[in-house]
Amino acid sequence: MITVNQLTKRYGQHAAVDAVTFDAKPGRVTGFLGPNGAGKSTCMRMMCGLTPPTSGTATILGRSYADLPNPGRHVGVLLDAQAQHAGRTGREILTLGALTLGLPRTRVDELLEVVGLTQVEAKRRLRDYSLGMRQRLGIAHALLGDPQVLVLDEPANGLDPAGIRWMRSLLRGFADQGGTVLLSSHLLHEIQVIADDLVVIGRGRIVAEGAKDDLLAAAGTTVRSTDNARLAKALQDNGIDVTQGFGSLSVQVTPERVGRIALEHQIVLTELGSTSSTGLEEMFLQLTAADAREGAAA
Ligand SMILES: Nc1ncnc2c1ncn2[C@@H]1O[C@H](COP(=O)(O)OP(=O)(O)OP(=O)(O)O)[C@@H](O)[C@H]1O
Repeated sequence: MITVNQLTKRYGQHAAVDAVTFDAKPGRVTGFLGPNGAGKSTCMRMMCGLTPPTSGTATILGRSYADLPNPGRHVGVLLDAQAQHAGRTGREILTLGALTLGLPRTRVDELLEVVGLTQVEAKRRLRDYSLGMRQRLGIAHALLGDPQVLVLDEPANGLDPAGIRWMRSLLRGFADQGGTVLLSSHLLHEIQVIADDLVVIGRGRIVAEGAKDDLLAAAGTTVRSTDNARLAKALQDNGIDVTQGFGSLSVQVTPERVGRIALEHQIVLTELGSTSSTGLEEMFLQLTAADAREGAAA
């Protein structure tokens, strides 16, 4: 269990993380989403004792990270796959980690196997690893101490499709055995497939939080047509607020209502459905529209 309570980090006047409160629960994968610079990494760094909060608390298994005895035995952390010493081999990095945690060297071979790094690859220096291999090594490092909690910042970054599928089943298995997983990702489809719960932040503040299915179900209707501008006007003329997506419109009324208005105005629809079927991306763009650098209007 991870409990984040009113967690805040200010850099001068700028609140990178602003009173963030949420739980990541055992047995569940919690997806942590937000646009670039929203505060995800800062939040995760505070949870793991790497950045001191300005105020608020983050506890893991009921204690702050610093108060956990031998924290690597309880929490597996992957915040930056590049952060290891580039001149060490993968095997050396894992062996050092195992020794630090008081684990036998045999654990290293177990983990190499789990993350699919070969013995030959384990002998290469980190500087010669591809990004995907670094991520696999980082995940192996996080799993070394057989933790109950995983905190992973962009773990799928750089993984190929087979690697992403592998990671998905690894994290699902971890959660199904009662573990707590908090992972951030820009790969929204990935989060949609794997997460049970979502925490969405924009400009340091939580904009949505809860079970993924509930959030997606509440996300309204998405529609595409051959003339979105005319459809948007027709909807607005009927008192319906319209949010622009990428080539689509989102509204908080039923698909039937949208369909009837389109029919009335003889507008051809090319797509119509509840936003849950078009997915997390639309919900994400709507929720973070005010924070996105590019603006969500397209
Ligand atoms: N050490 C620092 N000093 C000043 N500002 C910082 C520092 N670290 C982070 N920030 C700022 O805090 C905000 C949040 O950054 P953070 O890295 O947590 O975002 P993020 O959601 O992880 O972004 P991304 O998805 O791009 O990785 C940004 O505006 C960033 O510039």
